[in-house]
Amino acid sequence: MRYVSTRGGPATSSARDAILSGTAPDGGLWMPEAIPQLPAERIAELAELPYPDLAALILSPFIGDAIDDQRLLDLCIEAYAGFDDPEVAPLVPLAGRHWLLELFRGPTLAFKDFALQVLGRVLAELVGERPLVLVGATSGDTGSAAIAAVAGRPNIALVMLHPEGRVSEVQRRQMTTVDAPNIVNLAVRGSFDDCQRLVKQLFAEGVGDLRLGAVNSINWLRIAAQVPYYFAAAAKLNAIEHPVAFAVPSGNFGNACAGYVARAMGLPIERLIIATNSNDILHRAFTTGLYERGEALATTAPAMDIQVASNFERMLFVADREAVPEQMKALAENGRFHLTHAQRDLVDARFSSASADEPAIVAATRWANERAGQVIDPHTAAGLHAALHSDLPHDVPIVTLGTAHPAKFPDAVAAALGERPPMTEALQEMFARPELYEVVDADAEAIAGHVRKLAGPSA
Ligand SMILES: N[C@@H](CCOP(=O)(O)O)C(=O)O
Repeated sequence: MRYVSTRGGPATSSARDAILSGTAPDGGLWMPEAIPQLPAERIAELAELPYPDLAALILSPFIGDAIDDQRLLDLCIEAYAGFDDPEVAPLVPLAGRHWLLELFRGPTLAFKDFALQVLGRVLAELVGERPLVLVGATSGDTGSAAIAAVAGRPNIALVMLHPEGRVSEVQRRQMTTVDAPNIVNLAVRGSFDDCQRLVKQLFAEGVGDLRLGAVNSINWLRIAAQVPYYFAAAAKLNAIEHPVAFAVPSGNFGNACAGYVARAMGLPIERLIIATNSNDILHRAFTTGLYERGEALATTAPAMDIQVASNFERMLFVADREAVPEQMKALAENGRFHLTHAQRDLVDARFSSASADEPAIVAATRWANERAGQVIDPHTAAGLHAALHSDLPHDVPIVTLGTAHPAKFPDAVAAALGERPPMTEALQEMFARPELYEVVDADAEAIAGHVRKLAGPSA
């Protein structure tokens, strides 16, 4: 499997180099040259497979000969051993045609663990002698999941940027209370979009001779390792006979992109319903064809407080690759671009969208509690809002992706339900530990200084 850049540059990459690198040399994102197919009869059998086996089966063609299949299976078994449910991704009925896929059973209580627990192990496997410095941006959940995945790993270091004051207290502490010599947390005076821009700038300009790598869904393995749970849920609902839809809380569009890849691999997904919060750039783009950056608003679903959804570039590429370089240039220069006809056709064929403002998030949280006895977090509630307002025929089951545990957002849940969700034991212990982080300006040189410092005297 070779990887190509979304910006059309001539360089191609092996799976190994794509996984170990940040962006492609032309600033684009790596994409597999072709999406592998899974025949219908294999998909039907997946319902019987343990989750790690299913994950290894889906990941294998994307990883190619970088890691042999038996070793990949071992890594997946290890990666999901720490999840607190034997099913790893339990599928829970809500009411009527609505289902909840609980993707928050991993060590940091968010869906990011699915890919990052694998990515951390794969990076350790591939890194070799030359140290790798990972640089990441988080609006709340990726940060702790990446830290949990790489803390203490030899030859790998991580600098994680989060927007100061714009993640929940639990999310921040999950990052900043990890005391490991290879981890640095920086609270950036700015938004998540500033953090992500800085990360991409460092990848583009480099930091001396350092070997930089990505933990965000910029990294293709992050997308690939989120594909298996779509297969797991759809196989349980017998999607081969009755296609299902997924409602996907969306920020950086990585989760939705994984759903698209599952569909492209042959999974009968009727529709991917994209849910945004009030940061509705994707919903606007899907309904008007104009992708236009606005001001990032702070909401009760902070992980989705994103204006520039990195992985949307991958969708644009799939639909009309020639248009992408100009569109990305226009976005950088003017903050906007129009989708081409081919891109709009792809969006219309595969996706629908809805935006959940704060009252809608509260209403969906209450619906889940009153109708199904479930306590859900505000991101999941945004997804459920979109599911409940879908115009799909009534016999199409809709699976809402439960992207985070409610205990990560106790204030928002209490505001909706009048009661704080119980803290897990691990979170309680975390509150007793000191926090380690520095506050920095949204300035690439300042961040590069921290990257050099972490990398050590030879950097
Ligand atoms: N919502 C994310 C933002 C980063 O997304 P990623 O999937 O590209 O890592 C977060 O919680 O940090």
